[in-house]
Formats: sequence, C-alpha cells, structure tokens
Amino acid sequence: MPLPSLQDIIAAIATPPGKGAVGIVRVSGEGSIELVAGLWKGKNPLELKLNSFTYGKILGADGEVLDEALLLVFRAPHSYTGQDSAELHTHGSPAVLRKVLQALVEAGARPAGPGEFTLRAYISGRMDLAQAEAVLSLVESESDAARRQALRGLSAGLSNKIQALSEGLFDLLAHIQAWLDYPEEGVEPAEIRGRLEPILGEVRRLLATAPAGRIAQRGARIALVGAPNAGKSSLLNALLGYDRAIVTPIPGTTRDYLEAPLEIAGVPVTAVDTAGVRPTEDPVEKSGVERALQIAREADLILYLADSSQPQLPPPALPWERSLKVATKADLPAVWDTQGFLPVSSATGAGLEELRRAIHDRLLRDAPEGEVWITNERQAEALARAEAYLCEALEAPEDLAGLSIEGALEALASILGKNVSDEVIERVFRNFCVGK
Ligand SMILES: Nc1nc2c(c(=O)[nH]1)N(C=O)[C@@H](CNc1ccc(C(=O)N[C@@H](CCC(=O)O)C(=O)O)cc1)CN2
Ligand SMILES: Nc1nc2c(ncn2[C@@H]2O[C@H](COP(=O)(O)OP(=O)(O)OP(=O)(O)O)[C@@H](O)[C@H]2O)c(=O)[nH]1
Ligand SMILES: [Mg+2]
Repeated sequence: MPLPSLQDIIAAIATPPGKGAVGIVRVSGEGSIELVAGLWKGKNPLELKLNSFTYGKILGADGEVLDEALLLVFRAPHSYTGQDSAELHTHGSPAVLRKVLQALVEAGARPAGPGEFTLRAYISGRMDLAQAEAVLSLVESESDAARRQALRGLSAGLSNKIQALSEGLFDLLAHIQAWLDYPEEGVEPAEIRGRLEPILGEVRRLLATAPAGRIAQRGARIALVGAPNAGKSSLLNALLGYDRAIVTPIPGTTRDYLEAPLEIAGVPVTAVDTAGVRPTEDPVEKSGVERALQIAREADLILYLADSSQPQLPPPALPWERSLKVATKADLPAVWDTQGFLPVSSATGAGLEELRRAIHDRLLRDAPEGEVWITNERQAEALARAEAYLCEALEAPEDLAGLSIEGALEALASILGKNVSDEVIERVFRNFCVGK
C-alpha cells in the first residue's frame, strides 16, 4: 500500500478519549486554515497573527454553534507537520469533539490515520525516522527514564550519533577508494583496521544499550525468589509501601505467584512474589515451586532472598548472572556470612534504598545515564546489521572491505529512515495513535 497522500486536508481529535477540561481537534494540509475559517465565527483566521490564539465559536454546516473555542493557526512551514495547520481547543466533551470533527469532514477534510501528522512531519523532512519514533516513545513513556530518553531522541540525540558514525565510515570508504585507485598515494591497508575498530566499538556500545532502552520503555519483570519464610512477601510489601501480599510466620504462606506494578528509581517494574522454593511432596506446593522457578527463568532480574537469621539450605539452580542476592531480616543477628549479599530489613526499612539503587543500576547496567540509548526493536535490528557488516569488513581483504562498509552504511541510514521501503514507514506509524 502506498503512503497516504500529503495533499488531503487531514483532521483528528488529538486529545485522549473520554471527558477532559479541554479537547483538541487538529487539521493539517494546504487549505486547512481556509477550511476552518468557513466554520469559524470570530476574528478571521486568515488574518491572525501566527501562533496566537483567538477566541470564537465553531459553527456546524447549518450554522448551528457547536462550541465556544480557542483557535490556533500555524502557517507552512512553521508548524508541527510543516504544512498549514490549525487547532480547535474546545470543551473536552466527547460529544463536542465528535461533532467538530464531523463538521470538518463535511467541509472537506479527511479523518487522519494513526500518526499521520507525525508522518507528514517526517515526509516534509522536519524530523527523521528515529525522531518520529522518539515522538511515539515520548507519548508512551510511563517512567522518567523513558521520558528522558525519548526527549533525547526527539532532539536528534540518536540521529546525530548515527550521523557521526556514518561520516567516519564515508571517510574510510573514500580512503579505500583512493588506495584502490592510487595504491602509492592512498592510506595503508593496515590503517583500515585501525579506523574500523573504534567505529565498531561505538556501534557495539550503542547496541548494548538496547536492553536498558526496552526496560525503560516497557518496564522490567523482577522475580522475588527464595526459601519459604525468607521474607519475599514482606519485601514486596516494603517496596510497594502497602500490604499487598499475605505475610505470616508459617513457611509456605505464598502458594501462587502475585504481581504488583511499581516504579524503582524511575524505572517501571512488575515485581513478582513467588512461593518459597523447597523440596516438597505436596502437589499444590510443588506446582507453586515449579511456577516460581519458571518465573525466575523468564524475569529480567531475580532477587534471590536468603534469611540471614537462619541457617540456609543450598540455593536452587538459578541464572545467577541475572540475579541480585539479598540477605533479609538484617535487623536480626546474622548466623552465616552474608558477604556478596545486600543486607535488607523489611521490618525497619534498612537497606531498602540501597536495594532500589542496586536494582536500578543492574537493570540499566549497559546504558550510561547521560548518553543516547537504542529504544526500539527496529533500531536495534538495524544496528545489529551494521555491526555484522563491520565485522565482515574487518575480516575481508582490503579491496573488498568497501562493500561491507557500504552495507553497514545502509543499515545505519535505515535507522534515520533513508532508503527504507514504504512498508517499513507504515509499520512504524501504525503504532501511533490517531491525532499524533
Ligand atoms: N497544542 C499542541 N500542543 C503540543 C503540540 C501540538 O502540536 N499542539 N505538539 C506536537 O504534537 C508538541 C509540541 N511540538 C511542536 C513542535 C513544533 C511546532 C511548530 O509549530 N513549530 C514551528 C514554529 C516554531 C516557533 O514558533 O518557534 C516551526 O518549527 O517552524 C508545534 C508544536 C507538544 N504539545
Ligand atoms: N525480624 C524480621 N522479620 C521479618 C522480616 N521480613 C519478614 N519477616 C518475618 O518472616 C516471616 C516470613 O515472612 P514472609 O514475608 O511471609 O516470607 P515469605 O518468603 O514470603 O514466605 P513464604 O510465602 O512462606 O515463602 C514473617 O513472620 C515475617 O514477619 C524482617 O525484615 N525482619
Ligand atoms: Mg510469601
């Protein structure tokens, strides 16, 4: 399917469904201001000072007043889409918004598709594809970490980085070409490797931020695992700040798993409290234990809890590289060496802040705070492709390295939306909401 036409005037409700203090209907396209002028009673929109609000009334086709509203007018190219655009700020009632959209459509606008305003901004060259994706990430950001990264992407943080890497590769290509054409004058072949390696290193560092980017955007699953009575449910409650899970002194209290959403140091997290792991013949408890181990295997991070006030049985087999070890009940005297464990007391709250920090640092381990991260699957795939090409270039004989470098350049360019198929573009914008 071809991308939608830029010629039509598109219209959409830009505010979320439901009631609100104010609702916004936006229109964009050549002739959109004239179209709105036909429905506007007040100062002539065509004579308005740019980017200023005016108060007036919106009229339906038969002259009926639909609402009192504010009108905001943008002139091409100084608008979000780069085209003539207008916004009607109405009372935030679904009935008003529907009626205003209907009046605009009756006057000649077409209902916009998902993300079509941002698509226009992309096509008109006001932003590249990575920035458009950052708009989507920003709208969807539910945590502070995600918000910060999306904003960085929107202001071309990632785009500039990709651009810099590409320039390094273009430069290298030119040198290789010079060497092929004038072997006595061009760079030494040995220099190619020396120049490729740092670029490959940069690509790898950026690629390594992808898991953190995904976690900042989508959140992480953290499993609380340990022997019965280790204090898993108590720790869940302490992290939440309210009593979500049942706590008793009887080992085996939690029989099934229990999920609770929370935010840890700016990262959205689903914490999963599980049944205590121990050898058992009880069929109900056995299922609970199996489930606990399954949840641990699938989690982004495991908190392995061990009661520091009680002698411990050997721990179960867990993916320790994805685990943090926690020594619970730190308010009681320890009866074993808790070195390598984070001491925490759910009873007093001691160690909780350190635990939150440790969870945050572990989840975002490969993503330095002040830098850009990869925040979606499409970007990660393209970067992985660039990495593979660069490895290939390092292995190839000098006269063939250029081909692999070109492959890497193409992969990098696709992150910015250069030379990508309409299908790729469509897939990106399909995830947007209507009105964005
Ligand atoms: N009401 C409203 N709020 C909004 C938006 C919007 O479109 N409407 N935005 C988006 O959905 C975001 C703001 N982004 C925007 C980006 C550029 C322009 C714009 O008109 N730029 C022109 C003029 C700039 C200027 O006057 O300095 C330009 O860049 O040329 C508008 C909004 C968030 N809040
Ligand atoms: N002194 C002290 N007691 C604690 C602490 N945390 C938990 N306990 C006690 O330890 C017992 C077990 O706590 P739970 O949180 O139910 O332990 P659990 O790991 O969820 O146990 P199961 O659900 O049976 O696997 C309860 O009596 C808690 O009050 C702590 O930090 N200090
Ligand atoms: Mg429990």
